[in-house]
Amino acid sequence: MAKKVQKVDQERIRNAVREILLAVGEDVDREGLQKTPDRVARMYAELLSGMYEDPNVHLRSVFTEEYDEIVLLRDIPFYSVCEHHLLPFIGKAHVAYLPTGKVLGVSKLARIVDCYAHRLHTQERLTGQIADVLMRSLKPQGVAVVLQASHSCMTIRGIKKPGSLMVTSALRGIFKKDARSRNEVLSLMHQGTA
Ligand SMILES: Nc1nc2c(ncn2[C@@H]2O[C@H](COP(=O)(O)OP(=O)(O)OP(=O)(O)O)[C@@H](O)[C@H]2O)c(=O)[nH]1
Ligand SMILES: [Zn+2]
Repeated sequence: MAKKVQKVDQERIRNAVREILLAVGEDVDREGLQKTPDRVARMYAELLSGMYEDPNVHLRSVFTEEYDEIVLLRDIPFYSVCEHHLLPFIGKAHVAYLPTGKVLGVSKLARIVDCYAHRLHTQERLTGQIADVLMRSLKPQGVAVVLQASHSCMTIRGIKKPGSLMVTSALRGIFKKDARSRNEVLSLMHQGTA
């Protein structure tokens, strides 16, 4: 059976945005706002595009490689959308694994980050999802994922703490069990960062 194609319902978002504009006392017909509901609908379709993307598509570029040391892609810029406030959290991801005879095309690590990040999220869940999909598909000796991000819901509103960074890690396999491997991967991740 063909997989049901789903996508963001832009018509619904347009209607909701019109309601928000009316609720804040705006004139929805003034020139600057006429296209705003449509812009916001397209924006959400873009920010949440990962909801309708299959991460497995990015896990097919696997090569046999007799390399059994850490592979790390560091400083991958990402944004996601906080599910509590619908505001972005923006930062960097560091993704590492210890292969067992198979390596993944390195760009795919960044594609996996984007695929999961472009959804409604908490940073903890996002971190874990990236680690788990790599463990499941590549079956490496271990995976380590660290995300550091600034949450707009904490910088421009609420507690208002610009400059604060949330740091989360997900360690799997050898990086969870073995302190030496863990220290090695974490120190590679932090090299060059302030
Ligand atoms: N753990 C975690 N918390 C998050 C994340 N994104 C946003 N939050 C927090 O979610 C919480 C929601 O708390 P609530 O008390 O329900 O909402 P609120 O009244 O808007 O809270 P304030 O942000 O403190 O004003 C806040 O503490 C946010 O900082 C995330 O990725 N992980
Ligand atoms: Zn938030």
